[in-house]
Amino acid sequence: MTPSREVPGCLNGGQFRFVKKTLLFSSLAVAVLVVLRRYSYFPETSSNWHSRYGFSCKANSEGSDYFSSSPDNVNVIHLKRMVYPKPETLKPPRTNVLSVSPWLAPIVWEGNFNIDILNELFRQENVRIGLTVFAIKKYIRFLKTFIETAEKFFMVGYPVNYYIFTDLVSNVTNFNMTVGPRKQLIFLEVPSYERWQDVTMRRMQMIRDFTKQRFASEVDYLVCVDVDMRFQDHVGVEILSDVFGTLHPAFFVKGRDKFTFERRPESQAYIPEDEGDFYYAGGYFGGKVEEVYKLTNHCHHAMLTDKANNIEAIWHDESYLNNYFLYYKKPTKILSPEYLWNERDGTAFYLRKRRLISLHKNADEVRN
Ligand SMILES: CC(=O)N[C@H]1[C@@H](OP(=O)(O)OP(=O)(O)OC[C@H]2O[C@@H](n3ccc(=O)[nH]c3=O)[C@H](O)[C@@H]2O)O[C@H](CO)[C@H](O)[C@@H]1O
Ligand SMILES: [Mn+2]
Repeated sequence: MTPSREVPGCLNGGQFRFVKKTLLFSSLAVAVLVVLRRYSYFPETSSNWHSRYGFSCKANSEGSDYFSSSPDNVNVIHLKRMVYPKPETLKPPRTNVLSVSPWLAPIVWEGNFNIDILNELFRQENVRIGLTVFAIKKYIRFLKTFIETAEKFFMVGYPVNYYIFTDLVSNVTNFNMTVGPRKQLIFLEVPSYERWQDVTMRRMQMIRDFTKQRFASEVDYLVCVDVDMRFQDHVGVEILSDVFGTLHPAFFVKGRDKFTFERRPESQAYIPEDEGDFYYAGGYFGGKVEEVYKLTNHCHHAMLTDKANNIEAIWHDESYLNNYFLYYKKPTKILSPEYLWNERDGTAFYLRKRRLISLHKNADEVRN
């Protein structure tokens, strides 16, 4: 028997075979992964998300399929030289407000972002934004102010499609509203409902349907808001993220016991007393088109299920939205009440800006 020779730094026969097998196995595993990826067996990372929802259109960012492009084709972003104050690790710019959620979603407050950096990042991506708003029946009266103030403050300098859902297009086109360059007013005629609760809830279905029909090929992000509003300060790309929600101005300092979540377990919107992160407003959410599709589709189905069971959540679409943000998809960005404040609420020490104001209205009159 020949004693095995151990040469320092070299492999013996057994070790060599082991290394050979390991290398062979790893190469095979990598090859299998590449093939699976190529043919989108990982739906959540596939850029061709539309096909999963039964419709097809072009994904919005070119060259995003990193794995099928050679490194030379990858869209490389090159930011211009910018001079700005260094972020101070031990000196947060805002100390009297929560700036990040427990799942690490930023909460957007004036002072905790640098709009120049964000503009540089988003301009490189050539983002196109859709703003959806419903002006049905008497709510048409709010539209002119809404659009005029949006023109001054909403996504200034970016291409924006205003998607105006209305039951009578001829009633709103004679408003004679004009918009600036790269802005477009697009009127979408949709059915009206007798009950105001149905009008507000059906927005989920209509946004979902139009996302499929046209938004997906026209814009990258959607921002979905109420019409009884007035912009009065900057609202820009700092709000954009995969999916965002907004802290309801009436609840953000309150405890869970005060949140007006749906409390009946029979409803699809049910949230028990000891759960809930924030109370989000029904009138201000958005995100990438793909995420808004998922959100509106989910909420619409939840409403239909409840309807079939003869139950309607206490705050309609807002209750279903809160359930979605708690259990299905936590927002990746959260807008502070700067982004949704009530006309009659004055101001507060932590509010450096009041960007979008919910107008006071005679609800009984305007809804009937
Ligand atoms: C600021 C905010 O978070 N508002 C939410 C809140 O009440 P609001 O009292 O703000 O609801 P609302 O009366 O403004 O109705 C919601 C929206 O539906 C549209 N509309 C409604 C009725 C109608 O006849 N015509 C019409 O166009 C319109 O765009 C309106 O802004 O709770 C509602 C559900 O109860 C919705 O979740 C709202 O988004
Ligand atoms: Mn409203």
